[in-house]
Amino acid sequence: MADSVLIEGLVVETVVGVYDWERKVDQQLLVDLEMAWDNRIPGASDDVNDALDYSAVTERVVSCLQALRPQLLEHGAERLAAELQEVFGIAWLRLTLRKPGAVPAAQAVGVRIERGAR
Ligand SMILES: Nc1nc2c(c(=O)[nH]1)N=C([C@H](O)[C@@H](O)CO)CN2
Repeated sequence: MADSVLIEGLVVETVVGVYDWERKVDQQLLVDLEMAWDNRIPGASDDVNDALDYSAVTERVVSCLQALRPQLLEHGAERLAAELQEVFGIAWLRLTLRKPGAVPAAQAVGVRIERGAR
């Protein structure tokens, strides 16, 4: 089953970073998510209750990262992936966290993880 639900380019404002100055300001993170889901069921029923509701997932992503205030992107990604898998019953996901502006010469830097099995 290769179906997915996607969230791309989600902007989250939170405290993130390892340096002292970074603990005192909000910065932007960009979140991309691909989440395995059997879309045949909502595809047949036309019922959002059968779907992985990307609006609900988006709210959880924002609240998780704003509560976590991670130092490392790796920590933010790991904890966010675990929370989404547990809360929404997502068997597999690929999560990319980007921090635009962290390295001025780069458009963005970031991490990507995959967790679970399809
Ligand atoms: N692999 C990582 N390297 C670095 C991170 C990170 O989260 N993961 N973070 C920083 C600083 O917070 C940096 O973004 C400040 O500009 C440095 N390296």
